[in-house]
Amino acid sequence: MRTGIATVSISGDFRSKLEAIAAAGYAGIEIFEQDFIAFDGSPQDVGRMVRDHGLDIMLFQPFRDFEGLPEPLRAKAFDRAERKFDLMQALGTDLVLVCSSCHKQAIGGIDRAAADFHELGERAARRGLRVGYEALAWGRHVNDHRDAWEIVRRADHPNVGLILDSFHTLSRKIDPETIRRIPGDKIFFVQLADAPLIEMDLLYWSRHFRNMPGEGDLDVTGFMRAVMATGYQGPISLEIFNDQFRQGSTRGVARDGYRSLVALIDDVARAEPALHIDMPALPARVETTGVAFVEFATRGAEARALEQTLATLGFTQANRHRNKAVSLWQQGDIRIVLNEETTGHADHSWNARGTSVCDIGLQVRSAKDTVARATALGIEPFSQPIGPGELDIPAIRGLSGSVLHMLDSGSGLDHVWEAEFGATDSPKGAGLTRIDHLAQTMSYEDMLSWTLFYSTIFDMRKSPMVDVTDPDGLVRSQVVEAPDGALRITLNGADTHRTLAGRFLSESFGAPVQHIALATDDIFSSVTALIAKGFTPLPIPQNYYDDLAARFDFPPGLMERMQALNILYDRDDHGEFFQVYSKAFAGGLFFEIIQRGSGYRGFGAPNAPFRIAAQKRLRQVKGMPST
Ligand SMILES: O=C(O)c1ccc(O)c(O)c1
Ligand SMILES: [Mg+2]
Repeated sequence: MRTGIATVSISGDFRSKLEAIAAAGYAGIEIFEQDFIAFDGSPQDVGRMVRDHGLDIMLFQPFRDFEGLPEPLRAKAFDRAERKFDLMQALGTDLVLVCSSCHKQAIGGIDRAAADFHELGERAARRGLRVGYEALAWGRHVNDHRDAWEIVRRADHPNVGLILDSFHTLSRKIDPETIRRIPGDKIFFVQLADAPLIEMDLLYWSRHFRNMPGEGDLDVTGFMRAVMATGYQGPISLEIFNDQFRQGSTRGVARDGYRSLVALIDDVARAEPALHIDMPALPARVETTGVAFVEFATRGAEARALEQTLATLGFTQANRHRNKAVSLWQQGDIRIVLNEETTGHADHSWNARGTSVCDIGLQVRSAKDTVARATALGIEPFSQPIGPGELDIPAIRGLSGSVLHMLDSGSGLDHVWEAEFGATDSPKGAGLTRIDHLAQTMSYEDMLSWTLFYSTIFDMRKSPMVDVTDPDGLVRSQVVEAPDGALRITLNGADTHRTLAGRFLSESFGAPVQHIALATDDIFSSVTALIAKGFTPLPIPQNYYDDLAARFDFPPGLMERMQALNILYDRDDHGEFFQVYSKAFAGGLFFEIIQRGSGYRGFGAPNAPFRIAAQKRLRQVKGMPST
């Protein structure tokens, strides 16, 4: 399948757009007229430049307000079309997108519009060009692909076809299954866009909030399945109007778009096995069963302090690594690695960020498949030289330079602890059993990229975004998780450095792990045991517990026990949730200990503002800026 992207979808000047589009792997572009007009060079120059980048001009667009006009406007519209045909020939493209008219004087009538398109088809045919008709969701008379198709059908011209755009169909809640009735060879082009479900004016929604397939809430996969079922053989192209993308990283947005298309085509191919879809095979989304380890880059006094923190959290140090300045800390199924190496990735991380999480290990069904799928999605594999007796553990680059390693049991990679550390069984410690979730902090504008990253490689879904209030701003939080909750990652997007998350981010870069949530089956006994080891929970004020008592009915004594240990509480329709926070270390990292009642699906979001306020108070006490 050939893939394309409209030049409006990404930021930058025309040349940098082309470079990014070619580097990401697309076969071609849709030239948006505005981009051409703003460019200082002849149409021949533009055509040459595009082809020099190895790209095709798949489409020129848009040609507006064409059909159904009264004379003399009608004749003028044909004159305009002839000029644009000249331009297309100079550019070297044979297809123009005509979007349904929004003209105040446009007269409705399917046959009138069909007659106009027949004549346009005649004129296009004389020059070897083709015309595609797209129903805009807000078109004056035509705003539904079924009506546009009827006009194309009646225009009855080989050079006139239909253009489908997932946004226009899905935003109006038109059933995409209706596309299956259209002959595939009369569909000349397919544009794809997703969007978050927001109630707003269609035109405004379309021009500002579209995003990449899989990033929003529309059923783009259902739409594409219907398109492919028609026998459509043409290109699929992203047409994304998005304010954030227009100011975002040109290359990053182009890469995300390509990733979204590869994942979408793969989803369609799997959902419609009877169709022959021409694409390189890639392994299915990989199942994950949890966080296998979290690795910190650290050094010297900071390393000793972190060891102290881990000891108060009930961890025990297993042996050191056979070749490296690396130690393993274990408790239950939790493994934390402290890396003090002065070369390689951990060293880079240490130099850039000081003590920080430099590597996340995921337990997956197949490590090899993970790297193969990620590579097909345009993600870089990662490797470092391996020493004697070390396992070659497959790894990928996350976004902004982070690293994720993959362990599986099928190929024995999860024996790394015995092989490289001589580690024996993990102690029970204070009863912390596993990593429940990791929280990554990032700039708000990176959230869609990270959501797409996890949800296209792994069998993980995103849940709706929630707002978390910090006394100094808003943080947006989105969860990506495996269907059974075995792996959960919360992505927290900060807009301003005044929030606690934003401050943490400003002292780092990329999407650092800010907190690690450790599960226990009995939070009261675990926290009591930890306090005996010197753990100090984040203090939670009386007002919180007064409010809790007003909101919930607790069995006698429970609230007092929570308060005594600074445990926070939440409940949903499925179960109860208890959580305790550690104090922050290393510039704002912290641990959380949780007990998740069976079925509770959340993360204690209602408690987040009180946790953040408590953390900020502690910073003030320490004489640091409160934000
Ligand atoms: O917003 C618009 O005007 C517009 C133009 C061309 C398109 O293909 C489209 O989907 C929308
Ligand atoms: Mg469109």
